[in-house]
Amino acid sequence: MSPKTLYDKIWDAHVAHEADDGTCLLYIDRHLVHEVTSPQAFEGLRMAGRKVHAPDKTIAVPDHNVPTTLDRANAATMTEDSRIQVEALDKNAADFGIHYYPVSDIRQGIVHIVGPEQGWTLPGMTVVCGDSHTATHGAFGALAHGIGTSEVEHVLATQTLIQKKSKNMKVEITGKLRPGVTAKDITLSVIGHTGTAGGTGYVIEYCGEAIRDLSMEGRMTVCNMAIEGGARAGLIAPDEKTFAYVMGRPHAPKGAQWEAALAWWKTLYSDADAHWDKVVTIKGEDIAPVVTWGTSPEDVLPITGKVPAAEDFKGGKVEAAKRSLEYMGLEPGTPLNQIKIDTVFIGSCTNGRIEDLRAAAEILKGKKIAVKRAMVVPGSGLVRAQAEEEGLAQIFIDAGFEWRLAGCSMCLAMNPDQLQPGERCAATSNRNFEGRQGRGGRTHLMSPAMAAAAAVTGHLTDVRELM
Ligand SMILES: CC(C)[C@H](C(=O)O)[C@@H](O)C(=O)O
Ligand code: SF4
Repeated sequence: MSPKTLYDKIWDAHVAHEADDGTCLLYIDRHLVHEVTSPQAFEGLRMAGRKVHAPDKTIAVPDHNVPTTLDRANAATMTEDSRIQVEALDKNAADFGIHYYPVSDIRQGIVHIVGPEQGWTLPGMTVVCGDSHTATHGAFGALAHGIGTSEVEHVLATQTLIQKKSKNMKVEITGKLRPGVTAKDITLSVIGHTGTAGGTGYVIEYCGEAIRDLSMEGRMTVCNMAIEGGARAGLIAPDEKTFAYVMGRPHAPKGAQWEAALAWWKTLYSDADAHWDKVVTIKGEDIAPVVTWGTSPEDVLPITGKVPAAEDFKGGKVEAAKRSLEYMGLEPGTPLNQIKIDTVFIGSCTNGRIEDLRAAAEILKGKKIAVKRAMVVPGSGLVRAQAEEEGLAQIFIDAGFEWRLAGCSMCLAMNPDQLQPGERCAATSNRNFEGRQGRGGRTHLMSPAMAAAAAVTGHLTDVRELM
């Protein structure tokens, strides 16, 4: 048998039909659904008089539009558009009999945090969602990617997806990370290195000692941003850490089924002599705590750096950098750690898990914020409950942070949590596009520890100075 990558193995195990031109029909194991990209898909089913093909494999949760304030049970806190979308999901979940975590359920949260938490996401699966950050689930050694609304309808109706195979790309992070360097610094640094188009046409497998050393939370952070590097999906081979995380979760297999699943999961790795179409290798020790300065996730620099000048770039990037600097209100040559911050946002499907809150609380312990506003938005109700139990919530509150309910929140301006024009934010999310967090808002992406450091100093800060 010819050697295969992990991606090849999962792909081959899910192809139901292959056409002459290589177009395949893939079987889908898990379909995650949120309120933004599903209303038309359900409407399509309704009009055609069809059912959801596999309601037991379809899991829905509202996350993008939901307010995160404690009074959110009061529908008046939602805009009309948001309310319509969330109510539509309530109704669609009930009408079509799919698994559902409504706003009132403690398990509600960001779809990419809820899936793994509830044991829906398992190694070797195909996982799709009408959402680009579905790549997050690749941390389990699942083939997971975003799909469009018409594809959401196709998967609801048939539990299959029409796909062409991507190429194989390996991103290896060798050796150990230095103190203060986290999964977020890895994933941002990779995009800084390859650019936002570096992964176009590929599925990335992240590997190497630094990746193995990461917790499951950290691995999810890395895979989450595969899409920002242009890749179709990102994944990491499952290992003992993966199996330990999955074991005992509500929807993980049990007993004999667990044993059978485990036997298969242990075959899910890239063969030593598998073929890679592209390989990127980065030394773990070369990665620093980083921040973004511009309006693309590839605009990444170590915190010890300076704001670049447009002339530092080549080709089309010169104009893009000029525009970015203008939008961001930054002067070339300014040391990054002198950039003043108005707001700090800790949360999102990139960094809204318990380990992220622990890392931020570690820096904040006994300190006060020096920014206008700061909020922590746990990725799920269960993350929130655990953080309260561990005393993290109190650390955030004592420091001056708002302690919110779960949702996408200020990651994107689809709910009341938004930046004002010109407001500058240290954010743990994954996109820094113009207007992403609110019209005219300015976003600097970084790790939770770095965001906490910015919160206590009032400017972008090298977290290593506070450690
Ligand atoms: C709203 C949704 C379709 C979108 C996505 O696909 O990623 C959002 O989650 C985002 O992060 O921009
Ligand atoms: S937290 Fe942000 S990136 Fe993640 S799904 Fe929500 S809006 Fe998209």
